[in-house]
Amino acid sequence: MAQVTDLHVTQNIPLPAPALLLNEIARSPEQAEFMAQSREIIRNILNGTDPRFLLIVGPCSIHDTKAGIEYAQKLAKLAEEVKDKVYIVMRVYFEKPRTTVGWKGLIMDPKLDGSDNIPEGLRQARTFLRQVIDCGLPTATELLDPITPQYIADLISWSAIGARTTESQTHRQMASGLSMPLGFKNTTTGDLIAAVNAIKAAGKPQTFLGVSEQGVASAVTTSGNPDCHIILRGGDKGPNYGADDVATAIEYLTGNGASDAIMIDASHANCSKDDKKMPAVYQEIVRQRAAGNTKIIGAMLESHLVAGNQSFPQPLEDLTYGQSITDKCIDWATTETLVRETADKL
Ligand SMILES: O=C[C@H](O)[C@H](O)COP(=O)(O)O
Ligand SMILES: C=C(OP(=O)(O)O)C(=O)O
Repeated sequence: MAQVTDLHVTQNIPLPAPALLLNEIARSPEQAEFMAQSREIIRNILNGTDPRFLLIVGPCSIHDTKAGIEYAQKLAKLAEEVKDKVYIVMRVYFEKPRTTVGWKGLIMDPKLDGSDNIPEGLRQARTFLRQVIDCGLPTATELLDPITPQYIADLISWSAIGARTTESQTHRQMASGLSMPLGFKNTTTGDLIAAVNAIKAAGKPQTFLGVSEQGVASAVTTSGNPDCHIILRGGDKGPNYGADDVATAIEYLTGNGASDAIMIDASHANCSKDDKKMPAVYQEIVRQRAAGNTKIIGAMLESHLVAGNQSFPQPLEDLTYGQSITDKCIDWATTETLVRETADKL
């Protein structure tokens, strides 16, 4: 008989059922309470009842959990300092969408050597999230693989659907069932329409193919996620953080019946992926908000201990500690200055 299956599959390793991992690396009642509270605060910021500025800040990706925790400890202190004006949520990004190919994040390849030990990656991700929460910080991540949320979503305060997947029905369906507030990026071309359609689709009930906590393939039905908003991240045609772009976005969102709460990413195409340009972009976002545009509910910054990024792959022993192996980040000193400035201005 002709071979008609697995022509291109070279390996298929069963994963532990989500319930097993949730039991092995369990959330404590205190952690569950913290997650519920942090999500409620973010919902209130989105609907305008909490006047604080929501700042999603942290490394482009977590590749070294030791440096990640050092970062979290510093950020927790800063968050405490500005908590009356700015609600800080740490970027804890474990899944990287690639334009073509590249390292796909700690969950996919936790050993950074191409061995793609996903069960180990899921364990490290849960363990790390719990450590960040225990520092007193809410958590933010991009959810990319539709099975991943079953393993980590209970420890996530806010999540993003990235520019490359906002148009994907699979991701909109997944978002409709997620328990946390969530932002959809505009597409890499800069179009807002896909994000607006995504907010509408994710807000509706959906039925789709998923995996249960027991690891069983399932037909999942959701009630819709009402806490979705847009993230302006610039695109191929240029940045979209300026006052005119924001006004256009508000008009477009309201005209199309989507939430007009806007988060703006100071990284990615809004700063041409240049960490040296990121502070000025961020300061302009804060300037607009301080000038009275409360539709701008928050911003995103890619920040790490050390500025810039380093090429990867390279021998692990040659990696610079605390520096990104994906997109360029601003360094810790710049982060502190920008965050303190935000609290002063708002
Ligand atoms: O935020 C990270 C990157 O911008 C995203 O993963 C795409 O990266 P790439 O274009 O280097 O693949
Ligand atoms: C990949 C990211 O962003 P975007 O989807 O905007 O490229 C990210 O924030 O890590």
